[in-house]
Amino acid sequence: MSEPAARVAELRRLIEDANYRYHVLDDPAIPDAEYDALMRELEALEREHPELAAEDSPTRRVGAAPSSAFAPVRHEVPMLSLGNAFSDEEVADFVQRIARELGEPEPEFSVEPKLDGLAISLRYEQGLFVRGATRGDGATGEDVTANLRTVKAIPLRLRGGQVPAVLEVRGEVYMPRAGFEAWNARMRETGGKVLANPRNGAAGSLRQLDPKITASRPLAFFAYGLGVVEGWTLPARHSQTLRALRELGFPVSPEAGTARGLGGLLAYFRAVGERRDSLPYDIDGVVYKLDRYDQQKAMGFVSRAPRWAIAHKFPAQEQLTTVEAIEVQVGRTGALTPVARLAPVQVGGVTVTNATLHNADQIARLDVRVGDTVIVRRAGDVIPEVVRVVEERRPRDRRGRPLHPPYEFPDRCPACGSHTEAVRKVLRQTRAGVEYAEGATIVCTGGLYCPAQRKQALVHFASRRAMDIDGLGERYIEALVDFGYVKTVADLYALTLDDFLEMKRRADERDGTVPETVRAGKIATRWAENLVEAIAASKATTLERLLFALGIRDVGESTARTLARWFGALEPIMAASEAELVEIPDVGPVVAARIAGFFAEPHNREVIAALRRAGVHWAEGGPQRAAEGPLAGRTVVLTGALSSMSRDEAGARLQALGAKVAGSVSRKTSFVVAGEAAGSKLDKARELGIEVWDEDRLLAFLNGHGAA
Ligand SMILES: NC(=O)c1ccc[n+]([C@@H]2O[C@H](COP(=O)([O-])OP(=O)(O)OC[C@H]3O[C@@H](n4cnc5c(N)ncnc54)[C@H](O)[C@@H]3O)[C@@H](O)[C@H]2O)c1
Ligand SMILES: [Zn+2]
Repeated sequence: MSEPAARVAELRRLIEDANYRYHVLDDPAIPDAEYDALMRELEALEREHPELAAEDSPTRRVGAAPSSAFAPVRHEVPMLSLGNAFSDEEVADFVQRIARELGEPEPEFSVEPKLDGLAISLRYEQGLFVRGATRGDGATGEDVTANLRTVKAIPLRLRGGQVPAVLEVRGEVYMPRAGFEAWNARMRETGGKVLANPRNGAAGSLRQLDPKITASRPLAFFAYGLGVVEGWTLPARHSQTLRALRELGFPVSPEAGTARGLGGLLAYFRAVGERRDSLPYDIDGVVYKLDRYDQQKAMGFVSRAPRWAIAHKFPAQEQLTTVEAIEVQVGRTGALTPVARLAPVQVGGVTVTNATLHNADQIARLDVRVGDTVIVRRAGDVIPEVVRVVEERRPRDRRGRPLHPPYEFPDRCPACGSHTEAVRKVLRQTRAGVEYAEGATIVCTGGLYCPAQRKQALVHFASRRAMDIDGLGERYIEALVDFGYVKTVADLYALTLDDFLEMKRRADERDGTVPETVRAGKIATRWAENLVEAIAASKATTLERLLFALGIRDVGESTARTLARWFGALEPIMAASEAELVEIPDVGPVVAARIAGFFAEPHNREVIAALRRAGVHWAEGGPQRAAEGPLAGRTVVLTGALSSMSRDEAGARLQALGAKVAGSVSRKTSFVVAGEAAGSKLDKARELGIEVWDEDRLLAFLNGHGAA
């Protein structure tokens, strides 16, 4: 085979393969930009070597053959592809060709966004939706009627007066970006399959055998054309058709309009391009269509696309690049986020050098390794992300083994070396137990020590309900940290009046507020004196305030109070095991793990010791474990349904007032709260002569004790 012939054969094979993955599996392995480049190369070779052209070349065909999983639908009016323009010059050629052939210097075009979804044809007979099909190979598509019925934007019955005998409406099913992001966020949490991009999401959702799956996906629809039309007066222009479609009840893109001549088209291209990132859906370009149907007819078709329309493409939102390193960043709250450092690449018109890998689960799912070739995606304001690894391009040694092992998430915080722990989001909490999200966030436990969490820790420590250090606002905390005056909360107690004045001067200088402070020199001194006093005063605190101030994840004021009472002193809390902590009412397994993890970290213990050395002190005593409150010592049973709150909620409120909530009625039961349809427990209570409260009485009691 000659060299061009070999390349043509190879390109056809690569493109066929990509077509199959894209159109049939809805799971492309290469980005569109890469596919488009292959296609362009093949087109050029076929042009230069006409002897290599072939009827069945992918350059002459549309999409891919329909899947046998669906009934075939013949398109009486074929569903074609569109020619592509990647530059202004190519658009100029397109306009010139039309102008020349029609003898009209400035032809008018319908201009529309090119939605990145899936083309479908909807057939209406006597105004009713009867069948919907995918494009397939253009001549035969797949019957996805049941799935399309679940897409709310698709009318099941046409609106308006004139009911056409037959009307085929064509358009794009797509997944709005917000729906796509929300779907993926949920999948990352629950361990489900993440969608690569909204276009695959739309195609994959529509080509499902179970319409319930389609119904669960956030799909939308825009109409942009017609197929078979019978018993309906076709307007003279495409733009009029779009208006008519809107009146018949179809959503039509609000970005659609008309433009005249090359200048008009390019102005539209730029205007939509500027808004691209803020549109609620992905578009990969705009489409220009000759507006007058008689002119469309005069221009006609080539094998796979009309000659009267063209797609003008925007810079691709997905590109290939390589991973140079995988790094982990620590956020202000201690969450570890893996980031891929990438060989710089243009994505959607912007140079991208980093992309998020979201979390440890996502890295494992993608199996991203250093050296890998990956697809990065950047759309809208969303941070660029790695959507898949092109495994065939993974660097390997001579024996075919990958050069790099699977990535291992660090078990130490990269910012401070403290140990890390996996935090799972609580999805639901019921009596039966806690339901956690599948995807875990890995966090640094060294909250008191970690430089990444320093500012957050100080802000919390100084806050009114914690150590209550008045006058130390967030701005000065930033400055104290940035200029190196403090590393941990304990360092606050070593700061002098002069330190504060100097820090303030530097902060004002940095923020450009110098003149004012020079004038207000006296006031600054007073502020610093007050601050030094407030810090000194905060040394005398209580155990519960201190516990809250430490900023242990998931330990709020009320848990801090519970801990302080239960143990009476700090030492036994620091020594308590998870098992001991779970014993405490209101401390669940999650919070117990957080507390034990926090005190297990030596870095945190060091800071606590430093606080003591600095003179921070609090009263300690013995444990107070007996319940307190108006219901202390009383046992309550809840039965039946309450209308104003759930039983769990009522139970929690009664517990907060000191009651013990039990599951069954016995002689030890103090009283029973009976809601609607209370059954055997109520009977038992009556039998034993135990006091019964109805919901009104419960509410009155809770109200009376400030607990409702
Ligand atoms: N990544 C891959 O492996 C891979 C494989 C095959 C195809 N592809 C992508 O698909 C494209 C080729 O597919 P194609 O033949 O469907 O061409 P196309 O997507 O470039 O253009 C035709 C399609 O545009 C859509 N469209 C959106 N808005 C429209 C509007 N207002 N008016 C008319 N049509 C509109 C319709 O679905 C129509 O079928 C390539 O550009 C490539 O990016 C990618
Ligand atoms: Zn850390």
